[in-house]
Amino acid sequence: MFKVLVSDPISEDGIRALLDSDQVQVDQKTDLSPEALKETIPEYDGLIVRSQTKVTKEILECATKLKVIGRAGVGVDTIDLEAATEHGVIVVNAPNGNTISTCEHTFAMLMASARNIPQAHKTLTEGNWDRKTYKGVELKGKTLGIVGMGRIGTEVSKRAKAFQMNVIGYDPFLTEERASQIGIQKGDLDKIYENADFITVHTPLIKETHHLINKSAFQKMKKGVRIVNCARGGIIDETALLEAIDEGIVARAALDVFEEEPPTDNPLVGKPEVIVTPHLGASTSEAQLYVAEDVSQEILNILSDQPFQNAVNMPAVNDETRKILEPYYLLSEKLGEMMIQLAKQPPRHIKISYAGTLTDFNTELVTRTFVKGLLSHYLGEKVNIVNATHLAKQYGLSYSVENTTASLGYSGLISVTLTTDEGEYSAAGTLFDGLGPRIVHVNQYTIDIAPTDRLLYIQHTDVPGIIGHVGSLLGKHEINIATMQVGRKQVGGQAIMMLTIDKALSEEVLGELLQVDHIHSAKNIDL
Ligand SMILES: NC(=O)c1ccc[n+]([C@@H]2O[C@H](COP(=O)([O-])OP(=O)(O)OC[C@H]3O[C@@H](n4cnc5c(N)ncnc54)[C@H](O)[C@@H]3O)[C@@H](O)[C@H]2O)c1
Ligand SMILES: O=C(O)[C@H](O)COP(=O)(O)O
Repeated sequence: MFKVLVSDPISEDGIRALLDSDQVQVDQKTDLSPEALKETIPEYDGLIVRSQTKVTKEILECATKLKVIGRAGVGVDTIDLEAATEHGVIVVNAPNGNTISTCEHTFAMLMASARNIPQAHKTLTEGNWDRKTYKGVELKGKTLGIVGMGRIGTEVSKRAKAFQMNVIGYDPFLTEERASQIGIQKGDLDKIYENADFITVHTPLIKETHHLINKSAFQKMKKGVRIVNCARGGIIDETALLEAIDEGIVARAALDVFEEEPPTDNPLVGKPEVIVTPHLGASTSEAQLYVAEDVSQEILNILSDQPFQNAVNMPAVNDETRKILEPYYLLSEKLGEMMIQLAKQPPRHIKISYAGTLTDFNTELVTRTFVKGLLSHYLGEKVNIVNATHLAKQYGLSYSVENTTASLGYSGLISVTLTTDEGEYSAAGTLFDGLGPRIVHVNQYTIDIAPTDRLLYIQHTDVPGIIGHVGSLLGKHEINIATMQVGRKQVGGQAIMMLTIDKALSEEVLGELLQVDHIHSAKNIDL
């Protein structure tokens, strides 16, 4: 039975699939302090959060069983992604469920700031009938600058068009073609600052967007601009915003999010030109239902080893690709396990080449499973496909990946070279239709062997009688040979023998093998 902790308020209907699952026990504890969360987290396989719970490095260090964090929403800036990756925890979010709600909230804020609705409401409820102070502006014919044309920014642009606004969008991924499809102008930040009567930001909060809207940006804006932030506190520099309001550059600001939440002693809150809501963008019944449903399904999938879509620290692979690549995951993991056992020195660099049909796909997960196989032989269960390449770097092991045309006649081929201080080790594997994975090269020798649980790898000189010696010695010790393959580069030269066997050779039997003339090394390989 898996245990999932829900640590922020979330739609009960949305998590129905988890509550009804007989594989999962769900605990809802939405008032845990960071200390209490640290104490309780070791029990849990899954954690569901919104933006209140800060999933810090310290919490992840205590989360010894945790496999997945589900963010019921978009922003994962409240989760230490690097620490989650390091600890092998998959982080999934629900990127689509709250798009419309947040877009509608943005539009509500835009309109409220155009018509001074909160300020006018307040005055009237205080007993004053003031029609002069709260004269507003129309949206029609005005220019809206949208910084960040992703899901929410795009939805906002559609609504702005319906209000007959001119829209200038800026996003590093916005092409002319897409801009014209949506019916907006593609611009840059300066064009927005110069022309916009309203500006709304819809980027994530990342290093590049921290204080993106700063003092120098405000200096370039039109006097009387109205600015909306329903994305993340910190995209707009709050100190610079305050100054820009005092200087008369910004006429109104509408903020749903703050650099510190909840905002304590924030001079923007309570300022007459500023309207505020307490991070309500995604707070609708619909959005909360959708994000909770999406994230619950992802968690169920992950806990039951099924495909999932919205991991933020794993590459996305669609179902069709996954079906094609899945057999290669097993092959690459076995290749990794085999190669670390063949290498006599710690590897410094891994070079992985993909050829044939594999070059048509995103093979990052195949690479990760190779690295996982390689590391897990010594690091055990702490390695998984989330943290494998991260851990490799920590151990000073670099890797490079390339696609090549050298498929050697196989439909899909994975070739790997490990560089160590004393030399290189190489191997290649493929899938044979109906026969499954096969290792087809080891250290430049051509062979054909299934990567089963137990292999014996022998290096010898190619002379008559070796196979008979090995066969009778293993027979004498009641070690059954399932298959045997030999590979040589030239007659009478160096050769290898690979056997699939039913039980590993003891040290004594390995010692006896090494007494056989022309056998230079013999090694059990445990896959
Ligand atoms: N207030 C709320 O309750 C609420 C709800 C949902 C989402 N959000 C926030 O809204 C933001 C947008 O969400 P989304 O679902 O549209 O995300 P998204 O990923 O679909 O879009 C973000 C866009 O920002 C763009 N971008 C990144 N850096 C940029 C830069 N320097 N300049 C311009 N564009 C840049 C990206 O290319 C991307 O297209 C996120 O910060 C999210 O956390 C807030
Ligand atoms: O990034 C998001 O999805 C929003 O900021 C919503 O956050 P919330 O789930 O805490 O409302």
